[in-house]
Amino acid sequence: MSEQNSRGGDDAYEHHGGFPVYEPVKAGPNFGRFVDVFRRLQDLAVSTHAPDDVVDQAIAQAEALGDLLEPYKVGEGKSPAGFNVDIPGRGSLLLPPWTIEKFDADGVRERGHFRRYHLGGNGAVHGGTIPLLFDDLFGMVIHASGRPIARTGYLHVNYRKITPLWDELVVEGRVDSVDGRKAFCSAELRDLDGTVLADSEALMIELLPGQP
Ligand SMILES: CCCCCCCCCCCCCCCC(=O)SCCNC(=O)CCNC(=O)[C@H](O)C(C)(C)COP(=O)(O)OP(=O)(O)OC[C@H]1O[C@@H](n2cnc3c(N)ncnc32)[C@H](O)[C@@H]1OP(=O)(O)O
Repeated sequence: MSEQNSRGGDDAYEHHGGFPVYEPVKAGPNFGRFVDVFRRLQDLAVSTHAPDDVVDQAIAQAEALGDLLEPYKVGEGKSPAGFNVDIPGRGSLLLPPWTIEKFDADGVRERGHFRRYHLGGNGAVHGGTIPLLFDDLFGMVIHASGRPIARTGYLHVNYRKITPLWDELVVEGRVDSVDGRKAFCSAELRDLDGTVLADSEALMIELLPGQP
């Protein structure tokens, strides 16, 4: 099917700027557990104070695990990490473990929580993690709106309240207006009482053919 872009082109290459056309990478049945166990290790790596001999054993076991996985390294777009919408955080350890609830032209909503790995100071989520959540959401908002691939021009975040670890939260965003290549987007992060913890505005700029 041809894809119409905002410049009136219907060329699938233009729709993707300078990006290759990625295909979904199907994960095996164990991949969700694989991601979960690494999330647990991320939490433990930043929340333990083990005796040095235990640290030494952990290093040996982690190196053995690295040796097991190393032969299976693949290039960008070839791993199921980041491409599986059924797995929290799309199966990417970079992303917080949030699940997509709504994905359509009106916007995208995700639900999830932050973990110990995402700790900033005094029990609150790290202030750098929240723009990550919004930035990824805006990428999905563009995808869901059917617009050509875009990169973030700017991302503004207002931190309204302390964002807690572990509590279930909801983030929702949408395209508010479009001006040529520019899509102006907004989103809010809320707790389950509806209190806004942070909100964000971003400019997502459609890539020209060949732009990386
Ligand atoms: C298969 C299953 C999939 C599942 C579903 C997956 C969905 C998939 C999710 C992906 C989720 C990841 C999403 C991450 C998204 C990033 O985080 S991208 C990484 C961060 N962003 C970047 O690295 C961008 C770096 N910047 C650039 O590359 C270039 O600046 C850009 C964006 C290509 C634009 O450059 P350019 O083409 O030269 O454009 P330029 O003429 O400068 O600007 C165009 C217009 O925008 C305006 N503009 C540009 N910058 C700004 C600014 N900062 N402020 C205001 N106006 C600006 C200009 O004034 C101009 O306006 P007009 O004159 O047209 O009115």
